[in-house]
Amino acid sequence: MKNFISIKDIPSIDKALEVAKKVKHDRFAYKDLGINKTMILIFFNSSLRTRLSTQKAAMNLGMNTMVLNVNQDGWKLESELGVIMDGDKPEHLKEAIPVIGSYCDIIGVRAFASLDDKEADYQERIIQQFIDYAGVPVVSMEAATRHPLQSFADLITIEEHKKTARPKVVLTWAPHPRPLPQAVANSFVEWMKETDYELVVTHPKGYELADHFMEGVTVEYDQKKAFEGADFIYAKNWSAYNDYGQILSKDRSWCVDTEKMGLTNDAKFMHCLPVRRNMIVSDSVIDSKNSIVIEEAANREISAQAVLKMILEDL
Ligand SMILES: NCCC[C@H](NC(=O)CCC(=O)O)C(=O)O
Ligand SMILES: NC(=O)OP(=O)(O)O
Repeated sequence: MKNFISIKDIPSIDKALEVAKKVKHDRFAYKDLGINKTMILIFFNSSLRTRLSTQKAAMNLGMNTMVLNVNQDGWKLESELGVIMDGDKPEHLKEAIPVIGSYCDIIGVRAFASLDDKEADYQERIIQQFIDYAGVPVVSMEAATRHPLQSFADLITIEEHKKTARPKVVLTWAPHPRPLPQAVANSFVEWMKETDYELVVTHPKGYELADHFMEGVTVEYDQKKAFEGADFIYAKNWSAYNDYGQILSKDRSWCVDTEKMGLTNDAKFMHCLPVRRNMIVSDSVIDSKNSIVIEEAANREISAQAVLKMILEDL
């Protein structure tokens, strides 16, 4: 595997799950694979899980790791092409990326959507520049339109908890005070579509995700109806795609609560975290025995290690 930007980069879901299982069984069994190899993790945005789990995964494989928080530790980086650089950004990605690439064997990048330039976001202009100029494999640690390490961890978690071959998995929008990217939702849909699961997406009108992610996916605008018989409830806020980056609703009746969970088939509750309690999900649900958010986050180490292992094997 060369880069890891979306589900299209893995050989197959079955193969990825098989690698994840091996890694989880003994995460230190492949310590020789990364010896004298270095991974640099670049963050344009905040992170708790991605930063720690990816660094840990690289260390489990014997790699050295370095972290750069752009905007805090380093120069602000310009990503627009052809601009006159007379503003507050002293360095362009076109120099910064190959320089970073010269110091390492794998680059991880976190660069959220701007939410003001739909075209630039959906063309993945930042991560694409890393792919074009790095000269080494690039791993998305959440880019503008996808968060594949998260979706892979979500898949592992569902596989570990499912009680039937074809569980009903519901992705529900929930309210949030700030406009958030569509990346987690897009990516979750993209990965779930590749499984045999029954997938239903529920959100208020106006929150439709991009057509190319949603092709063939069932949308149910009635949240309670969507929850009926669900085995997994995956909550996430996202801002509007069509009315790009806008908050169209803060309707707290969409918060996942005990009453709605009562409509499900004793569903497990999932969220990628960080989560706003009593906006996205009630305390009673996230603190219940059906909440698997901590295991889900723990599986981020496994998904990252499986991905890095597959990349190292092809270096
Ligand atoms: N990495 C997982 C989620 C990251 C990001 N959430 C956030 O920015 C939440 C911030 C807040 O709650 O203010 C998102 O939705 O894409
Ligand atoms: N779920 C996730 O990616 O968390 P962080 O934003 O803390 O990395």
